[in-house]
Amino acid sequence: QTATAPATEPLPQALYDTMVAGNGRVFPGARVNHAKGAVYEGSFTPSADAATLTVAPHLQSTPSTLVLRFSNAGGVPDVPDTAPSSAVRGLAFTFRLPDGTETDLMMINVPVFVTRTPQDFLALLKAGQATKPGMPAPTPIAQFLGAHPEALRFVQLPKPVPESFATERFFALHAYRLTDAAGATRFVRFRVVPAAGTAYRGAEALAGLPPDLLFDELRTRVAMGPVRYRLQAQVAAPGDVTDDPTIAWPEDRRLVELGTISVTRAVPDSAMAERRIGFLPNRELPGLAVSADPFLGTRADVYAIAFPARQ
Ligand code: HEM
Repeated sequence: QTATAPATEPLPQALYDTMVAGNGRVFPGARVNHAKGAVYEGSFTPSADAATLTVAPHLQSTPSTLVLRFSNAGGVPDVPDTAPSSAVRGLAFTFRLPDGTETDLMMINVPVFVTRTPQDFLALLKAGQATKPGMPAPTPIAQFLGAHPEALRFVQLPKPVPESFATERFFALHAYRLTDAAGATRFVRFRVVPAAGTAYRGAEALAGLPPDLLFDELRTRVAMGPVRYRLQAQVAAPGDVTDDPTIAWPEDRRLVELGTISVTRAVPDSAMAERRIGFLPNRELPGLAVSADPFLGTRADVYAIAFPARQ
């Protein structure tokens, strides 16, 4: 690097700035991604099997309270729930034990991520922004997807609109390392499956549906009774990759039931509440550690930039 070359922006700042630029406009107070959301309260009751995998305190016998935020992808806070740009939906939640111990899980409704590394994700964002209508082929985005088959696979995965947030599954994608009482460690990937079963809407059934369909439906459903999900750990077999969220582990891997999530109450002033809360993918506890997946640290650094920027 010569003395006249511009200083390289650190990766987390570059990711945040590029996401802001991609939105085209700023919505004060809103998240730059997953901007449309709603906050709920609930509880988590661990299963007896959870403690066989880890000494992590929220996975022993004591129930935790949960603060959960359901969200749509994208930087537009009023994006219609049926818009393709909102299709990657999020579920993030904080476990809080009676003694104040906390950890978070952040999940999306797709079992893999779009790029292998945060650097590739930045390149994808930039390629998307550099692609303008009417450009001659191959466009920057087509070039990126041509060179990154894992990203093309993600783009082509069906992402149907669910019947309800209560009929959608969510995946934390990255591997975490659990340690049990004997000191043995295992890599797992966390997922949430709906007690009601999964159910989706056909593309032909979306026309004319109201823009807040899924958020309105969830509020009504929770008012009638708790919405439940099962939290599961998919346990890695020897040799499974633990640092690349574009590679799903085979579906025949052991799934351990960790317990039941009950979503019990919509937070009355969700807009105020969601501004004050934020989640992190790397909040370790005894018995719960991050893997070498490079996204975990980089994402935490991006969220540490994003949170104060929207206060
Ligand atoms: C380098 C890759 C990524 C970047 C740069 C990124 C960036 C962001 C940013 C800036 C926000 C808004 C945060 C805030 O204002 O509090 C956000 C929200 C979110 N992200 Fe990511 N993200 C990345 C990868 C992922 C992955 C892999 C997942 C899923 C495992 C994920 C799940 C979420 C969820 C669920 C939210 C909404 C959280 C909430 O409801 O408060 N992100 N992301």
